[in-house]
Amino acid sequence: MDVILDIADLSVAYATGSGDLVAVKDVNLQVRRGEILGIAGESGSGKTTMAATLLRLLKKPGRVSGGTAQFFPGSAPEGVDLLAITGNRLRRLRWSSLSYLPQGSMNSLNPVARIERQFADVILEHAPKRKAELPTLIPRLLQQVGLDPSVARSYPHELSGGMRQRVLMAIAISLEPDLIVADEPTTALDVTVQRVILQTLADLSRDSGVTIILISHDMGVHAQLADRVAVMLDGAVVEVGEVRQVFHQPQHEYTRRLIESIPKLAGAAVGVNAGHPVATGEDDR
Ligand SMILES: Nc1ncnc2c1ncn2[C@@H]1O[C@H](COP(=O)(O)OP(=O)(O)OP(=O)(O)O)[C@@H](O)[C@H]1O
Repeated sequence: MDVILDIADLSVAYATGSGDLVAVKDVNLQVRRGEILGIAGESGSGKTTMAATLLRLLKKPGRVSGGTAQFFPGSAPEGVDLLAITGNRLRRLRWSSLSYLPQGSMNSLNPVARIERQFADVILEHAPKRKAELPTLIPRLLQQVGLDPSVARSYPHELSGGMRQRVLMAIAISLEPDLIVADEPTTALDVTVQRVILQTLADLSRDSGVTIILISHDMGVHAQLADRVAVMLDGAVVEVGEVRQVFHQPQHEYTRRLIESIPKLAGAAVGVNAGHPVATGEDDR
């Protein structure tokens, strides 16, 4: 099995007035190269804390209280511990090996900069040699996520939520990362737009082979997109498995409850199938 990220005994705590709150507890999780791994769990289960920790975006009073996250990108096949690297090594990994897809809310983009500027900022900071390529690279990236190249000249407020989410996807893939951590990438969008965005994410993963850690409280999102899913409860991973197996034979009572909470569309059964719409009941993979 080709593992791109090996999370071992990871614990993260927040210091509070009444002692430490352990938000991630002894997590052991292996992410396979090329897969979409869903991380499920209700609000407060520790999903965002784990994502922020892996991306090295964890803020005080949070701190890693134990564990490692060994990352094996193409540029460093011998592996690096994401939790231990600092400075230039960390900067070099950001975007070009490990990238982040946030929610498409207004504050994920700079409101006073045109979209092309936002691409240029990321690309030039991490791959300055690619400056000459920008005029062709930006339109190509926009087209890859289903946007017209003219979007490059827009400001974020001129775009719909779905278009902003596509822009964020294009920025996330701009330096051909090995791994993208997507934290609730469709939460702010209405259901129809969500589906189209998830399909675009599935297409990107299939076409480029990028590995995706997909964080969502919504089991319907995992049913549509994930290859495997890990379920978090109170900071611990209580179940992990192939998405179909988890949906059809959940091992944990909590997983069963999460599955039951998915709204059924027009009475149809939820179709569990990476890259295929929810509620089709079809299985054509
Ligand atoms: N800055 C903080 N200070 C103290 N406790 C925090 C802080 N941030 C998060 N927590 C706590 O850590 C636990 C995990 O929160 P986290 O946000 O990681 O969960 P989540 O599953 O991502 O939920 P959500 O989807 O609501 O963000 C919760 O108990 C939360 O209250």
